[in-house]
Amino acid sequence: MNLHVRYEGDDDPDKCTARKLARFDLAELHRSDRATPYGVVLNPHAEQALSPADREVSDRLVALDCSWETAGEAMFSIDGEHRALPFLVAANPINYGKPFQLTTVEALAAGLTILGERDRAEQILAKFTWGETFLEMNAEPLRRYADCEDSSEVVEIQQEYLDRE
Ligand SMILES: C[S@@+](CC[C@H](N)C(=O)[O-])C[C@H]1O[C@@H](n2cnc3c(N)ncnc32)[C@H](O)[C@@H]1O
Repeated sequence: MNLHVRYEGDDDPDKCTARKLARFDLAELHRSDRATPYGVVLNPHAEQALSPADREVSDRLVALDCSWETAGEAMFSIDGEHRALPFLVAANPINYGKPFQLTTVEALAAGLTILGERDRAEQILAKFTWGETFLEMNAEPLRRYADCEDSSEVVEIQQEYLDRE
């Protein structure tokens, strides 16, 4: 999967995980919706959950890097096939332990893992001190989601984790 980020630039640039990925040529940043290529868009408001079946949809994985304060539904106006990530917890220091609220690099790494590209997920997370912790904390759900056929199976497994919360 090619990694793309619609970069809004309204968050602290020093802590921005997308900017760091771009510095290492691990993702491409785009400064407008029009400039952002069509692909599978990681959108926490999307109705459909990401699943391994999305490998057939596009070879581009797109995230929107903006502040969580501005990340309302209307902000996700990028053209593409929008998908939500299933239950996973953040390992970054700002939202540590919180479900669903992932940084851009965590979201892209989760997407890559679910889509069968675990090595690439490890490669992008390796740039962050807490990167490996994300994979450790979510090892079981990520493995199970990556084994699913489609989005309805992913949602079924996610429910088990939500019931435990
Ligand atoms: C709101 S931005 C915050 C980025 C933060 N400033 C950083 O430096 O990483 C995180 C992005 O990751 C993706 N993302 C995070 N959690 C997600 C989820 N539960 N489902 C789908 N996408 C998610 C979305 O594209 C979202 O806009």
